Amino acid sequence: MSRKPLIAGNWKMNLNHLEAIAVVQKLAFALPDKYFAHVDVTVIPPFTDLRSVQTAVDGDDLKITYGAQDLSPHDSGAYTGDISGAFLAKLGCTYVIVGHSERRTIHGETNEIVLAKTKAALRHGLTPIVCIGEGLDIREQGTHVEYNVEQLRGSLAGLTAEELSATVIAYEPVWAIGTGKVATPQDAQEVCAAVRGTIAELGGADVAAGIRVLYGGSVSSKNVGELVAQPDVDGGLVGGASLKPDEFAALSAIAAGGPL
Ligand SMILES: O=C[C@H](O)COP(=O)(O)O
Repeated sequence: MSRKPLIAGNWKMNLNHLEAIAVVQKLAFALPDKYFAHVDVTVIPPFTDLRSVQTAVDGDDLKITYGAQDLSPHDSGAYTGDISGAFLAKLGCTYVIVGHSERRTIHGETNEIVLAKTKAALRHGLTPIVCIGEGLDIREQGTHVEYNVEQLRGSLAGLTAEELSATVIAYEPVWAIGTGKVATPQDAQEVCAAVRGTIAELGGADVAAGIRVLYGGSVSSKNVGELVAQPDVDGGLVGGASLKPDEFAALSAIAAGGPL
């Protein structure tokens, strides 16, 4: 089965809503519509930008989609500061990131919380981008494959085959995030293949063949070509490079297969 690559730009806590509009417009200008037959491109801004991004995308009928960086495991109620998946769906979000290593580390999110958020996303028709990844200590011990498989199993426990097929998985080695130290294509392939193998065990061969597995960690226009050329790497979760529209457009075009 051929899987269309997905390039997701996680802006993290960068760009206010006015800057967001400018970045989306520049990105759309730099990445003509014809590329979207070959790659899905999404931006994942802070919550406060989403309404402005929606207006920019709808107003100009852009092919870029957008999503959020987190959501509540609950649908509504007394959860001060949290954002419901229902609100994100109403704003036209396609994706929501769950379990990013910055949330697992800084906010203490466990696999159980990540699973609850994944279920919340699915309840509201959002595509969860479920993140896993090992720290440098695990990589140096050489137990990174087992570590990632366990994190994946914990983050997806009990999901049906149908639910699994509606998710995206992102492998992001923590030591490669924001450091400029990109994993080698072989490193990325090793874990992404193990992810697909685990999905096959959880949901069957067809689900595994269709699910998109992304690599994240210092992805740029210089390395994305080699990464997406790996058989089990279906795109990138991009941080820093997604803040520069020309660079993000260039790497998305490479993921689409090159200049059209
Ligand atoms: O979600 C994105 C990642 O954490 C990667 O960030 P980076 O591309 O700045 O290394």
